[in-house]
Amino acid sequence: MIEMTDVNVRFGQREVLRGVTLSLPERRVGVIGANGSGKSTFARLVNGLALPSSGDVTVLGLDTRRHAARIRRRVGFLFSDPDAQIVMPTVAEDVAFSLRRKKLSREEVDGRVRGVLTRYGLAEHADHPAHHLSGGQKQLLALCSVLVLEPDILIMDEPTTLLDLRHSRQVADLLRSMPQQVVVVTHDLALLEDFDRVLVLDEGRIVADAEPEAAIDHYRKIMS
Ligand SMILES: Nc1ncnc2c1ncn2[C@@H]1O[C@H](COP(=O)(O)OP(=O)(O)OP(=O)(O)O)[C@@H](O)[C@H]1O
Repeated sequence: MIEMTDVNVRFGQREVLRGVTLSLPERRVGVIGANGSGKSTFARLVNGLALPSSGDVTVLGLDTRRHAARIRRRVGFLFSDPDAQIVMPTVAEDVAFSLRRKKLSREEVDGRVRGVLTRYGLAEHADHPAHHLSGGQKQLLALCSVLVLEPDILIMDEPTTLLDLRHSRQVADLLRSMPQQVVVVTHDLALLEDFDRVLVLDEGRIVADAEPEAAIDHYRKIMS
């Protein structure tokens, strides 16, 4: 469960989020809005990467101001720029790096890494340099590195921007089948069509909060 109470976020003089109050118990939540409307900031609030200037954010019963480290262990975050997430030379090493704090044997780490790379079609690249992957493959690698940790909540910031149709569908299928709660920031409106709830941000305010069709209609109106 994600809860925000009267949340404002300011960067200097600029109010980036204003008066956000909501509870998000739904499993699949989409966040849409114009460029600069505050979507990424909203996503970053959920795992304590951004903190409210005023108001409170509670995730899994923990206040993000006081428990950011505990929350980050349970809330996976997929950044929009996969290069920002690649830290090790090879694909397999990069995924294994995510597991460094788990007390797992070498065999367990190898098994988990192999499993997730196979599931997302990267097994044949396991020993290749991560920076040689295509943009879309890097996005899948970043996803593998987050999912291998089996987070309770997954936050994704524009997860399909670099993906071709087949891989976009693969991500959509994953979001449908995974048991965890997911919050997805996206401009890919098709991805959200069977989501449980969609929030529309406009200049830092939530201006629509509804099922996908109604929320997307509202978004189209404010963008026209
Ligand atoms: N750390 C920061 N310092 C200063 N300003 C920031 C910071 N992070 C975000 N902003 C500003 O806050 C506003 C909202 O940014 P945010 O990235 O949340 O928007 P967004 O809706 O995700 O945009 P996009 O669709 O373009 O990715 C932007 O004007 C941005 O410049």
